[in-house]
Amino acid sequence: MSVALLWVVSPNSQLSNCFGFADSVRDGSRLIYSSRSVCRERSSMFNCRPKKGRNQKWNACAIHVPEISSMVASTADEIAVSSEEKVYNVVLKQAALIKEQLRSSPDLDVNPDLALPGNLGLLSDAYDRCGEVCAEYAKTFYLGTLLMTPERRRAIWAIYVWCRRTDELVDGPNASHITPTALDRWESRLEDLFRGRPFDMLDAALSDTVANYRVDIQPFRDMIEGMRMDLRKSRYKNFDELYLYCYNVAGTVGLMSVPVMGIAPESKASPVSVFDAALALGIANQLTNILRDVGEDARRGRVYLPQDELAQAGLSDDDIFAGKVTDKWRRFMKSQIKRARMFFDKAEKGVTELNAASRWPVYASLLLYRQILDEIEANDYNNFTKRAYVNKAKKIAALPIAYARSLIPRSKKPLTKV
Ligand SMILES: CC(C)=CCC/C(C)=C/CC/C(C)=C/CC/C(C)=C/COP(=O)(O)OP(=O)(O)O
Repeated sequence: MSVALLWVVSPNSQLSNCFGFADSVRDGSRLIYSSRSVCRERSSMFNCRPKKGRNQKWNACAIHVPEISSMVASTADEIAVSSEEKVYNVVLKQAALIKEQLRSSPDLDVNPDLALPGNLGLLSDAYDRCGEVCAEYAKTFYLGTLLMTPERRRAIWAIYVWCRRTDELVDGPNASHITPTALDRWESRLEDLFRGRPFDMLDAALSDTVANYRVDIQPFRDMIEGMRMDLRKSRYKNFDELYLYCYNVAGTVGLMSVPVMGIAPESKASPVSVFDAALALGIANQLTNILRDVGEDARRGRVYLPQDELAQAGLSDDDIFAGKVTDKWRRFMKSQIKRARMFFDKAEKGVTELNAASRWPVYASLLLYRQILDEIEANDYNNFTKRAYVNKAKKIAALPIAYARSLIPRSKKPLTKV
């Protein structure tokens, strides 16, 4: 667990002060959300029961954290905060960088001074190579990036390639040899490239990108932390733990991408809410990935489903290894799919706040990935032996829909200001 991700707060402190949750406060071991919509949304995403306030209907609700005893930190008056809050702090930091940039140079989102003329040829080759890798592994997304400005497009490729390489460390052909030390080395390479000392040409492309855009290093570190999590654990006690994993391996991609994709100059939404939507897309994608791959993961001895929710549904790892679709399983899957869809819905609201040219690839990937959930339903929830996939015809059909939606002006009701 990276140190930077472990924050502790005094149990009675107002979270609105330390985390910027305009509408949430902590009371002892419970999170209290005082906003009606936030309360409803978060309580179902986090699968916890809202409790009515003493006097008002929805004015205050308590989110009960059953594993609170495991969250108690070293001293009696301090408790570790939930994953959602830890992640939210990264969102706040990244949003603050963007706000600062908007204040200092509202019309300029790239710093052109940093390109060194002598290195331009090499850099351009490095970016081209990133483009080739992106085209090979993420065709649809690559096509979408072609709509972006050349600077943004190549920066997105550089980020994509770094994420892919990071993922390959634990999922690629050499994964069985990977050790925590190798991940530590990968992290020090990351620190170096952020300091302008790239190790190879692909790192050089990212080094240039992070010099040009206000991309914070923390999501990159957190992604490496996600790989460490994969090395050390194969079970997730509850959604709080799973949420942190999903943030590390996928939500981080959303946070890294927004500074490059850019927020529309006419957007009225706060940068925090746009980053929050980007985070939601990463989480939604990863939850979908997990639900699609239940059987495949089980064959590798892994269960990425919250253990407490499985138990509440009367299920256990044994049922997953047995791979039988029962009514209990269907009910359980329905609730998991519902939660994933809520994250997609939240993400969708943020897409229209992005720069116009960045919307289409994001919409396309959102629609395509969300359809995997429909396919799991169409397979009668058999994600043990059937891989849910979106066929070519549906993929092609999604592209113009995504394109049309990306042209629709922002909704009159902007994302919540935080
Ligand atoms: C919504 C707003 C405001 C911005 C968008 C911000 C972005 C680009 C978010 C995207 C996040 C993202 C792409 C996360 C990766 C998630 C994921 C599970 C990828 C799966 O990758 P693979 O493992 O290669 O997938 P397959 O197994 O399906 O091939």
